[in-house]
Amino acid sequence: MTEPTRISVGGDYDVVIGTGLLAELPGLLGEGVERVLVIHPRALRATGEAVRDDLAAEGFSAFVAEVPDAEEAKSAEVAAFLWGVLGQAGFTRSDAVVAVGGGTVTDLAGFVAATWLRGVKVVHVPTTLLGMVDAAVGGKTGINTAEGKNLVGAFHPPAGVLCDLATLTTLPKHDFVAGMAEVVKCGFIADPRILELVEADPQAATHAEGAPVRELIERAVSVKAGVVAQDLRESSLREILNYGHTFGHAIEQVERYSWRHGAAVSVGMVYVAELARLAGRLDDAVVDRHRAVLRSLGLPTAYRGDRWPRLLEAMKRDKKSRGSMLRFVILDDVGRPTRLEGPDPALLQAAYAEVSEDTVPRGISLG
Ligand SMILES: NC(=O)c1ccc[n+]([C@@H]2O[C@H](COP(=O)([O-])OP(=O)(O)OC[C@H]3O[C@@H](n4cnc5c(N)ncnc54)[C@H](O)[C@@H]3O)[C@@H](O)[C@H]2O)c1
Ligand SMILES: O=C(O)C(=O)C[C@@H](O)[C@H](O)[C@H](O)COP(=O)(O)O
Ligand SMILES: [Zn+2]
Repeated sequence: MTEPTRISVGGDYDVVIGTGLLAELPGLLGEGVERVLVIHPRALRATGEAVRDDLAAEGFSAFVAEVPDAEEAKSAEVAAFLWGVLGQAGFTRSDAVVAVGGGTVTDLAGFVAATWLRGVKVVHVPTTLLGMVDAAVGGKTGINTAEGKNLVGAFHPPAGVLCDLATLTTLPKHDFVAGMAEVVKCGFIADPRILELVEADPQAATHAEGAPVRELIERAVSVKAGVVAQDLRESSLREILNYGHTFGHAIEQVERYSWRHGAAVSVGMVYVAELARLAGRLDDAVVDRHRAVLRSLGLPTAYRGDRWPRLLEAMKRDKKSRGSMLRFVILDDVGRPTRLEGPDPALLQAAYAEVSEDTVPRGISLG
């Protein structure tokens, strides 16, 4: 077994990457915690209950709560159910929440921890690639509403993040690959070595045992940790982590969350690369590189061509918008993110034409 890697997030907490890390959980919860609620998705019932049992054996008063799989978990109803569980069990400000699952569970559990008694401790144990490299790190928490994605939330950093790579072996391949979209995002906005590693052997980057996977995870976490340590509340720099998300979130909403987040962000990155090209800001070669890298991993790079009015409506609710002005994170080059503010509506639609296809969506299916 190799030594775990520890990546500090601004000196506030560590993201630990390795195997067999659960023994670290009690230490992260710290002194004074009496009650712990372990929140897990339906698909990880055995894992969630095992974590609960381990904590009980360590002397904690440990509870477990199961939530729906995937995006269905990120609702006000599920959050209210969890507030009820915490209330019934008498959770106080010195108690804690542990999230065991993908990004949907860490977003939901983080939000519940942020809002219970105005904030209790949360530790994340991400079990998807996307959760490890992105959702569990940085303290953005949230749920969806009928009007859109992540519209309600809070910034609430965790006390620690344990990325046990062994959990990835049971993750369906399409979910693993969806997580790679966020890794590639980090490559385009900040760390070109990520792109080179994928380009050298794309197949090896599509499964948990692949040779470059651990380095890819560590590099992506380092990019995210470096950004959020400087700008937790997204006053400016943090927006770069939203590369590809304006269009990606719109696809997710229009498709009623039947697309995985990473698949939608993949198309969203191609959309915004085309937008930057049409605005005269990005070279053809970098746009082509987006398509080549994402396709080599099996990620979608196009979307159906008959959804423009609904996509545009959804994009207007993006958190980067200011008043009626849409704002996009774009690239001037690889590793040089900047903003495009209030682009001409004709340009927005022209970029849509560049990612449109006639047939049905090619998102990674839910399986
Ligand atoms: N807060 C942030 O900074 C941030 C960053 C990126 C994404 N996100 C959010 O994360 C969510 C996407 O996360 P995701 O891609 O992890 O999806 P997910 O949480 O829906 O997990 C994907 C599926 O895999 C299952 N699963 C999880 N771990 C498993 C394992 N080890 N073995 C087998 N099955 C497993 C889940 O139950 C689910 O059905 C989106 O809601 C997105 O908005 C948040
Ligand atoms: O951490 C961030 O900041 C990000 O933007 C990371 C994104 O990958 C993530 O999907 C995030 O949840 C998007 O946030 P939102 O503010 O656009 O809802
Ligand atoms: Zn994302």
